[in-house]
Amino acid sequence: MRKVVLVTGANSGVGHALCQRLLQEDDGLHLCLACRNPDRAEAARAALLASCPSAQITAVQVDVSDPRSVLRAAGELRRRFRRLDCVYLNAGIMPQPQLDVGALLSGLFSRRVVHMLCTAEGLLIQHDRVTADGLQEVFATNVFGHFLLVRELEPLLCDGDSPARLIWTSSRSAQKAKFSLQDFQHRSGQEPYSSSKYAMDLLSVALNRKLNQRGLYSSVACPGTMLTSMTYGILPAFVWTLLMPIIWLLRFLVNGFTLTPHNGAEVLPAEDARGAGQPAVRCPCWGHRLTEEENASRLLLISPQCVRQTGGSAKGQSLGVAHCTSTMQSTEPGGQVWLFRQRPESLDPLSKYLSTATGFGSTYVTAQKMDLDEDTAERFYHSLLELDTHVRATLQGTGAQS
Ligand SMILES: NC(=O)C1=CN([C@@H]2O[C@H](COP(=O)(O)OP(=O)(O)OC[C@H]3O[C@@H](n4cnc5c(N)ncnc54)[C@H](OP(=O)(O)O)[C@@H]3O)[C@@H](O)[C@H]2O)C=CC1
Ligand SMILES: CC(C)CCC[C@@H](C)[C@H]1CC[C@H]2C3=C(CC[C@]12C)[C@@]1(C)CCC(=O)C[C@@H]1CC3
Repeated sequence: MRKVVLVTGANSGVGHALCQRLLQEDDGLHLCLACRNPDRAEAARAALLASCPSAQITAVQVDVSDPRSVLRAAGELRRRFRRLDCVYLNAGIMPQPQLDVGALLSGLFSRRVVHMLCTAEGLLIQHDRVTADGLQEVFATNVFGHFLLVRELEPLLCDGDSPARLIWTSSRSAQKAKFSLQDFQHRSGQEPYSSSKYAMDLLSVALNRKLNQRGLYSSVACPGTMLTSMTYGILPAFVWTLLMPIIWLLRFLVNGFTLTPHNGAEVLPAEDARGAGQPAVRCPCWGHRLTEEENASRLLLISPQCVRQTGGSAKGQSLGVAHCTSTMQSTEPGGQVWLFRQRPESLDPLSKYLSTATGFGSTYVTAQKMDLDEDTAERFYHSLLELDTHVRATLQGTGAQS
């Protein structure tokens, strides 16, 4: 039987690149594109079919910011499919981003430059709005709509013969300090995007605790900074073009500039008959394969070449190697696809997996422990359940639930 993979936000950016890569890997998949705009979904379907005519590609209309639409789409999916093998929770927004140029310029000459350019910490605010259902739009789109979708699709995902997967497109911007359990929709702050991505990380951890025993596994992927309509909302395309030579140089310091959706999707595609195996460990700076000896000292995941580059300060503290953290683990670049290939049981539910670019632009995957605790994840999950009950009751009251 064909495997069925559902991707939200599949019509553009990293979602679309992911679909292309999945079909290159396995044209026997049934790919279902979950998009809010039917015309864009059809255009994406046509483009994917043009490059892979034998593929089976369908579309379902869903606006993940609108609970009614999510419930309707889930109902349609339950009628169409008996099982889903993998769901990519990828659709996302960053509305009206505003770049703090002053903070960028001063940050460029500070010790936190690498961290700043990887995470955008202190650089961006957004202007969120309230949806017709009284939800904060960023939270409703990036988190809650996907939470509802997963709950509605549980019968197709759990208790099958083989494990099913959820893969969240999170971000290096996910920030604990921007998230509050008391204000998980981020009504009062100006960084709803970072808050929503942190909420996503918490949710993935909680879902693993709840659903692993029923054969559903959740993982968090970070594609890195890519040029998509989201980043063109921060700076116009021509400015990105002008900045490109600087970014190419910066890539020797900052491993998060994956730049293209194709590179960003490195981490996303999942599972492989070949199984997980032991990943080859690569140097985070240069991407070269570490020797057995270097690999053996995992705690100091940095090669002598990098130690030389940074004058011997190999602990990842100095400017040049702040991206070489001890938690990093990597695999074959050009191994095409990663998360989808791993046996879900072999992944660490408390780590996120990052598409990472070397100074020379090749991509590979690294793992990073998430900055969270399971108790907070559990409490957040319960808050979401309460909101779920409230939203469904409201919809029933208005006669809108299907
Ligand atoms: N670009 C980057 O540097 C990074 C992006 N990400 C994440 O990657 C994901 C994809 O973003 P990216 O590819 O960059 O940007 P795009 O804007 O190209 O893609 C976003 C996708 O989400 C869809 N979408 C937005 N809102 C909704 C909604 N309410 N209902 C259904 N679909 C919706 C869009 O559909 P439509 O075409 O109809 O608008 C589009 O298909 C996001 O979750 C983003 O946070 C993470 C790290 C870095
Ligand atoms: C390269 C520099 C001289 C100029 C670029 C400055 C900023 C526009 C970028 C620096 C860090 C980037 C970043 C993102 C967007 C663009 C930057 C702010 C993201 C917020 C994009 C979406 C994400 O999910 C995370 C990214 C973190 C880094």
